[in-house]
Amino acid sequence: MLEPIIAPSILSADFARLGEEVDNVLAAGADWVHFDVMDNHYVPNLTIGPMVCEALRKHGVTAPIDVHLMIQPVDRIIPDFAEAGATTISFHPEASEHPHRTIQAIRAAGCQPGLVFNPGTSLNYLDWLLEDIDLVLLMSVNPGFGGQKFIPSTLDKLREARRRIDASDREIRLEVDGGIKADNIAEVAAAGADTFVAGSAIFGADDYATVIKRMREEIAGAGR
Ligand SMILES: O=C(CO)[C@H](O)[C@H](O)COP(=O)(O)O
Ligand SMILES: [Fe+2]
Repeated sequence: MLEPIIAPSILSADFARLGEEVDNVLAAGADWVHFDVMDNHYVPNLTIGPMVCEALRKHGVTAPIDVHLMIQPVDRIIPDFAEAGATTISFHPEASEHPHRTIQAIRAAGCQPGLVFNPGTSLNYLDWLLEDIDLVLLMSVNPGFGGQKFIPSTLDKLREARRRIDASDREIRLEVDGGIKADNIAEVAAAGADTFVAGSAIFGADDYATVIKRMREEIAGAGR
């Protein structure tokens, strides 16, 4: 099992103070910055694009930026995110006409490709794509908004994704996104996740370091 990664979703940060918020959450012990891109087309919300990613890099952020694309079409924005400093770029396979081509485009741009699965999307896309990606991201809420409740069927899906990843000899992260809190992160870790996105649970807290520390303790105690 890979070392756990905590990736706060900046969707719940104070956008008016974004650079400072990202600095604070990284100083509080976060590993990655989870960057939610929404287009008011694939999902019913509109957020941020490559210019904001570039602004964070210019501000001095050196931590990995984990770009979660909730957009359709996918391909034409990939070079822009790569140039803006994205580290991983994950997309929803049903939003792409040719998921294999999209994965190749992400890799060619110098980023690590990931596939994202909505609660209602089958893992069958992994049948022929797992060996080409670095990240499997399971949504534990329907995409579009922060602050939603964790959908419990994700636990079985995580176990299935873990089984598939373990059958591969490549290093592939298993990330979970949506409704993750200190109170449920242990069962999510026990089901096989190694990378944990949390937005409202971290940015909604008074003290980011205390929540992140508690999350790490819960993961460590989960008997992974
Ligand atoms: O992709 C997302 C929503 O589509 C966000 O990453 C996710 O919702 C995180 O927020 P929270 O932890 O508050 O659920
Ligand atoms: Fe996300």
